Amino acid sequence: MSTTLQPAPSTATELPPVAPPRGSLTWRTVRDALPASLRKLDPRRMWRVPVMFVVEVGAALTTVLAVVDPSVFAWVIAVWLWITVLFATLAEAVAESRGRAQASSLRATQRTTTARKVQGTADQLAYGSGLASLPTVEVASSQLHVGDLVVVTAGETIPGDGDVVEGVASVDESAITGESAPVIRESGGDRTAVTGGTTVLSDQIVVRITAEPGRTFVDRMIALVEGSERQKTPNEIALNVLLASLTIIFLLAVATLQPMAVYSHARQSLVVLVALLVCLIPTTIGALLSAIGIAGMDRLVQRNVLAMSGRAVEAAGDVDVLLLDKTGTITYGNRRASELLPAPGVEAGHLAEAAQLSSLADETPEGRSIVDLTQTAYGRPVLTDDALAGATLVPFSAATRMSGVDLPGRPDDGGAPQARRVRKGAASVVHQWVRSTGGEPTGGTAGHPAGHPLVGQAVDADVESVSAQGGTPLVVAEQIGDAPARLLGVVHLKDVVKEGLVERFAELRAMGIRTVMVTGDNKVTARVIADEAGVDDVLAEATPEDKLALIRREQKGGKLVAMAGDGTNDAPALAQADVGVAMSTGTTAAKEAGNMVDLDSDPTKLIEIVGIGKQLLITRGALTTFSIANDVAKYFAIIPAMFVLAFPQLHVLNVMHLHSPQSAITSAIVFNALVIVALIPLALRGVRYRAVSAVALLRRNLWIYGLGGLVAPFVGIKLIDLVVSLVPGLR
Ligand SMILES: Nc1ncnc2c1ncn2[C@@H]1O[C@H](COP(=O)(O)OP(=O)(O)OP(=O)(O)O)[C@@H](O)[C@H]1O
Ligand SMILES: [K+]
Ligand SMILES: [Mg+2]
Repeated sequence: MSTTLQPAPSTATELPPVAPPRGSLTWRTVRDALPASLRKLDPRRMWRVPVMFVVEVGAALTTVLAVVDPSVFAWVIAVWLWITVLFATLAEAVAESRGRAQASSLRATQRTTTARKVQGTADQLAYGSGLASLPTVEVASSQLHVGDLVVVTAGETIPGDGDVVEGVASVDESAITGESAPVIRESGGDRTAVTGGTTVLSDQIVVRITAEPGRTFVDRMIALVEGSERQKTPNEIALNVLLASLTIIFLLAVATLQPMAVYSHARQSLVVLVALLVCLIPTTIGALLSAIGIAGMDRLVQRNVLAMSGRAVEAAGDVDVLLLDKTGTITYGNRRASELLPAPGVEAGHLAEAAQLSSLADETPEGRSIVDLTQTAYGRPVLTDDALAGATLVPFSAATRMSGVDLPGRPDDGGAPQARRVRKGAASVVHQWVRSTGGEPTGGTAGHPAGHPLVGQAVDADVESVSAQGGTPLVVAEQIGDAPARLLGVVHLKDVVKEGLVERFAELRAMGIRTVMVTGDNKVTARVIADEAGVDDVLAEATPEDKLALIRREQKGGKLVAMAGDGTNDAPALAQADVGVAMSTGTTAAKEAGNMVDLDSDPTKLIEIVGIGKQLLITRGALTTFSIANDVAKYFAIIPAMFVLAFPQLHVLNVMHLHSPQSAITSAIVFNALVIVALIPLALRGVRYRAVSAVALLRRNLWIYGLGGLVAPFVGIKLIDLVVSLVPGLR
C-alpha cells in the first residue's frame, strides 16, 4: 500500500462563476429575476401566502374598477397594488437566483465519463488489498450501480459517489466545493467518501459505488440550491397562520368601516377600502418571508454547507447543546503512531513486530501509521502477506475499540509451532481480553510467563503518561497457544488540538450554548484534550450507543442538540440529533444520517451554522416586528386624513397634515410597496448578528425594529404625500 503521496500533476480546474454579493439588488439581478417573478404571480402559487394573495385579489379588483369607472386615483392604486405583489415575487426570485447560478455550474460537473470497473465481487474485499490488480472493463459512468468497484488513477475523474475501499489519494474537489486545495481520501478511516465529478490528483484508489446514477450527491445538491426541494418549515407555517389571521381581522375591520362611514355621510369608494386593507395587513413580512428562508439556506451554501431541510437550519438557531467528537473535530485527526513503549522484559523489536502484525490488515489511518512507524523507527522489515496466510483478522470497530489478528500454528511448513493471537486497542478493552484468556493485566506479573514483577504497573504508567500528554494510548497484548495472554507494551498515537478553538467555544458560551466532547478515547486523554480546547463537558470511552443515549437524554430534558461527526459510528447519533452535520469526507452512512453536510469537512463550522440559524430566526422576528408596527402606525397616519372632511374634529389627530384623503391613501400604498423593496437587501443579507444572549438580542431588536416600524410610516407617508399632492387628479 502506498502511503506517500506523489506530487499532483497540474490540472486546470474551473471555479464556479462568481455570483453577485449577497443582498445586493443590482439592475442585473433584478432583470435576471424578473421573468421568474412574473411567473410567480400565478394565483395558484400566490395562494400559499395568504397575505399576498389578498393583495393580488385587491389589485385585480381595483383594475376592474378602474376600467369600469376610470379615474387617475383608481388607476394609480391599481398599478401600485400590482407593483406591491410584484415586489414580493421579486424578493423571492432574487433570493433564488444565486441557487440557480450555482446549480448550473454544478450541472457542468455531471458529464458522463469512462469508468474502469473491477470484474469481481465485493467478497474479494476480505483482505482489503490487491483489488486494483484485478482485471477491469471500461463502462460509461452512467452505467455504474451501487456495489460496483472502480479503479481511479491520478488524472482521472471519479465516475460516481462512493467509498474508498483501497488505497489513499489526493483529490481535487474544487468542482464541488470551489476550494482548490487538494484533500486526502483514504480507505478504512473517517475520510473514505468521494464524490462523482471530482478528480484524483495523485496515486490510485479503488472506490465502491454507493449511489445510483441520477441520485448522486450532486443531484441532491442541485435540487437543494435550486430550491425545488424547499418546503415550508413548521415555524414558517405558524407565522403564515398568524399573518392570515391578522389579514382576516383587518378584512372584517375594513368591511365594518363602510356602514359607519355611510352613516356619517363619508361613504368610501371600493378602491379606497381595498387600498386601506392592503395598508393594514402585514404585507411587508408576507412579501419577504420566503426570501428570508431561502437566503438563510443560501448563506449556508455559501459556506459550503448543504442543509437537507429548512427545519434543520431553524433548529440550528435554537440549539442548546453542541456535541463534538474528539478525533478530527477538536484535534486535526491525523492521529499517527509516534512511539512504542515496551513493557519491562519485552524486547522493543518484539513489540514492534507484534504491533506491525496486528496492523498489517488494519485499513484505518492509525493502523497504517503503526506499520509505518515500525518500519521507519524500529527497522522492522515489512512482513509479507504470507505472514498472514490462514490468519483471521479482527477488524477495528468503534464498538469493540480493539483490533488484531489470529494466526494459526504452522509447525508442518516450518512456521510458528503454536497458534498466536495479537490484539491492540484501548487499555480497558485489552485488559478485558487478557483476563478472558486467564491472564492478569494489572497484577505484578501481568500474565508474563517470565514473571517480571512490574509489568502491569509499568504498562499502566505508560498509558497514563501518554494520556496525560493528550495522546491516545493503544495497548498491545499477545497470546501464544493456550497460555494466558500477556501485555507487550503501548503504542503512542499523537494528535494535535486545532488552533483557535478556545475562542470559538467561548463565543458559544456567550450565546448560551453548552459544548460537550464525546470520544471513544480514555478519560484521561479526553480530559486533557477537553481542557486544552476549552469545551464545557466531556464524555469519554463512549460507544456509538453511548453517544445516542446522551443525545436522547438531553432531548428528553427539552434541549435541542446539534452534533458534528464523520464516522459510521457517529451515524445513529447524527440521525437522532436535531441538527446533524456530517463531514463530506466522512462515511456514506454518516452523510445519509445527518441533515446537513459540510463540504469542507470542518466540524467547527457548526459554530457558523448556529450563527446562521440564529440570524435567520432573528431576521424573521425583526421584520415581523417591523411589519406589524408599521401597519399599526399606518392606521393612525391615514384614518384621520380619510375622515377629516366628515369629522372636522379629527383635524387634531391629523398630525401629518396630509394633503387630501386621496393623496393620503395613495401615499400609504406607495410607501407600503416601497418598504418591501427597501427591505429586500436586509432580508437577503440577514440582520446583523452578534454573539450575545438571546434576551439581549430580543430587547435590542424590539427597540430598533419596533420603534423604527412605528416611526417610519409617519416620515415616509408625509414625504410621499408632498410629491403625490403635486399630481393633478390625486389632489
Ligand atoms: N486502528 C485501531 N486499532 C485498535 N484500536 C484503535 C484503533 N483506532 C482507535 N482505537 C481505539 O479505539 C478507541 C475509540 O476509537 P475512535 O477514536 O475512533 O472513537 P470515536 O468514538 O470516533 O472517538 P473520536 O473520533 O472522537 O476520538 C480509541 O480511542 C483507541 O483507543
Ligand atoms: K401593509
Ligand atoms: Mg471518530
